Amino acid sequence: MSQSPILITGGAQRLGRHCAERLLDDGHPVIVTYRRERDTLDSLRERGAITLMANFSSERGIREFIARLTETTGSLRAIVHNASEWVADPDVEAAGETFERLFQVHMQAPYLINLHARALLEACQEPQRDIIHITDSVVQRGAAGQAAYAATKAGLESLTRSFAAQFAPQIQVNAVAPGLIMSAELGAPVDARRVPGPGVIYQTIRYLLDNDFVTGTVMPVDGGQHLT
Ligand SMILES: NC(=O)C1=CN([C@@H]2O[C@H](COP(=O)(O)OP(=O)(O)OC[C@H]3O[C@@H](n4cnc5c(N)ncnc54)[C@H](OP(=O)(O)O)[C@@H]3O)[C@@H](O)[C@H]2O)C=CC1
Ligand SMILES: Nc1nc2c(c(=O)[nH]1)N=C([C@H](O)[C@@H](O)CO)CN2
Repeated sequence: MSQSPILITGGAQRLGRHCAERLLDDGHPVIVTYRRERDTLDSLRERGAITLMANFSSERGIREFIARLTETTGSLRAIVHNASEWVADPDVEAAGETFERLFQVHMQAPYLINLHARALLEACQEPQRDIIHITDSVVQRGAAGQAAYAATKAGLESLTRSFAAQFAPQIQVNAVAPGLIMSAELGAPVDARRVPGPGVIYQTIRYLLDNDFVTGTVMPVDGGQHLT
């Protein structure tokens, strides 16, 4: 039986790229989305990954991606909603536009893609189908100065529970809530002992993809940071 692909949004760099590479290592067909062309995409393509351009900053962009996706595949094994923008709250004049942009990528895109791609997941002939939302452990405590980011990630966490109830039993829907995993590319150096790297996120995604009795959960992968 041929395998259905796993879609990872924002898969051209960092956590998304790492997970795409590991899924390819594990023999899964992979589709990744990107906004701008770069060399890392060529290496994924050389391994057989399908790359689809997608800009989730507007509903039109999300719908254009959904059209490209449905032209590309007739089924999906899983969707990993990884695409995200991490930005501090700007000055009050720019706050509305920032909130809207983060709402689009963290909530509107997963919402519309899940609704439209439900049929692709249900067309998968494999025994299990999954949606995985990548949220953030900061949702539990809020984030001074990053209220728009934390709030829209909280919305994604809520969508996890709603879609888990709505799509059961054919499709499992779970969230992974990372703590500090990789420092921002231009960020200050951090203590390497407390920044584990993307492997811990792939381990969690692997667990969810391999377990047919887990849905509606939010799994913190943060070394206990959510307890502080
Ligand atoms: N890094 C960390 O320590 C932590 C990460 N997380 C979460 O884990 C996930 C991966 O993190 P990380 O790898 O650092 O993420 P990045 O900041 O590297 O962003 C991932 C991708 O999201 C894509 N993206 C951003 N905005 C849009 C948009 N409007 N439309 C389409 N694509 C978009 C980008 O695509 P492109 O580059 O092609 O423009 C980018 O490659 C994210 O959801 C993040 O919030 C949570 C906590 C900690
Ligand atoms: N889309 C992103 N989200 C997040 C990032 C990132 O780099 N991109 N990074 C974090 C870290 O925890 C941050 O606090 C230090 O890099 C959170 N979310």
